[in-house]
Amino acid sequence: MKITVLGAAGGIGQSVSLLLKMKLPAGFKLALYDIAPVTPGIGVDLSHIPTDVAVKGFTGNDLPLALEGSNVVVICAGIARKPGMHRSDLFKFNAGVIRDLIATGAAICPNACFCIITNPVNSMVPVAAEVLKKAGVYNPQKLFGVTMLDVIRAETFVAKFLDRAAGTIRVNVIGGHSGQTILPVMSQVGGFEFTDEEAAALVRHIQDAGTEVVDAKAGNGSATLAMAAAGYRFINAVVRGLMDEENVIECAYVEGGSQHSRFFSQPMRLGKEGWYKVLPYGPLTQAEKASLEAMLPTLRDEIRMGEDFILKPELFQDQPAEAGKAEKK
Ligand SMILES: NC(=O)C1=CN([C@@H]2O[C@H](COP(=O)(O)OP(=O)(O)OC[C@H]3O[C@@H](n4cnc5c(N)ncnc54)[C@H](O)[C@@H]3O)[C@@H](O)[C@H]2O)C=CC1
Ligand SMILES: O=C([O-])CC(=O)C(=O)O
Repeated sequence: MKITVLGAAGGIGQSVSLLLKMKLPAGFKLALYDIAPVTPGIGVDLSHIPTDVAVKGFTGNDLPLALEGSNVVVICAGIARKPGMHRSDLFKFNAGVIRDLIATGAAICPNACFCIITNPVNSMVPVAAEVLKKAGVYNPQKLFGVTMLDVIRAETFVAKFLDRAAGTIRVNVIGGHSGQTILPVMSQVGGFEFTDEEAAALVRHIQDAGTEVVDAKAGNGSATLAMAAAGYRFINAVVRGLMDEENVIECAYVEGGSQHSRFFSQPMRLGKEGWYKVLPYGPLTQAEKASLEAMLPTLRDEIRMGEDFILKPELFQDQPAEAGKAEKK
């Protein structure tokens, strides 16, 4: 099996590539691509680690070589937030990156699973879907927005709050990956009933965690290491599904027939052909229902923006590539 990482020279790209080189099963191939000329060197560097995963770095015009025969394409190429920015401020620049990378993916490895980490995820996945559709190769079961970082944050913060061992708590996070569209389903955390105040404080921390890292990194990027850990967990789940392992379940942002919006993050079963069954996330409390209703206009707008970028490109011609609004809570 072959995994390709696009944006492999970046903060997330290098860390997730290291995890993949260390942890993928023997016999796997790992291809790294980035416009940064250092990328072939990153491949050489990783190749000195004693695992039976063959790794090679590509740059420049070699994107098709990196994608050739790929089963899973992980995209973390694009720009990241600085303090004071909203994820949607990355839209125009990153939408162009996703459009071009997915167009090449559609031509070279149309049957691959495409996992999109690049922000704003809520809009980048619809961009990718429309490009794949235009190319006549869109398979919704193989296109994922990676919202796993919200899940691992939720699991970390809740375990700490409950004084449980890290890794013993599962939390589903539904909706999308920005501000109030991130909705951890606290009422379904097994073995504990949170008060409304406790749940609200934990949810706020999870929703604001990306901004917390952006501010702490003080203008030098956003979350990379926790994202790499989350990305590895998700890619590994996709791979285990493709290898026909049973009962592989994770949350991701997909076009899965949700009653709420065209794309929606929810738990799902992964299998030989990508995800094959979205799963219920349990009954919501009144407060959770209200949060879900409140997020939907934003989520739907962000989805529409992604669709429009491909279907109505004239709408975006006069916009600057990067603006500087404050992240909405
Ligand atoms: N889904 C999520 O939960 C998260 C998403 N992100 C997003 O992931 C993205 C990457 O973040 P970082 O790795 O921190 O950024 P970074 O700036 O460290 O790395 C981005 C890499 O993309 C490369 N790149 C840019 N255009 C490219 C193209 N056309 N083809 C190939 N490579 C290209 C750059 O050369 C750079 O090496 C950002 O958009 C960020 O907002 C970050 C954290 C969490
Ligand atoms: O906040 C950001 O810009 C990066 C991100 O998506 C996260 O850390 O959740």
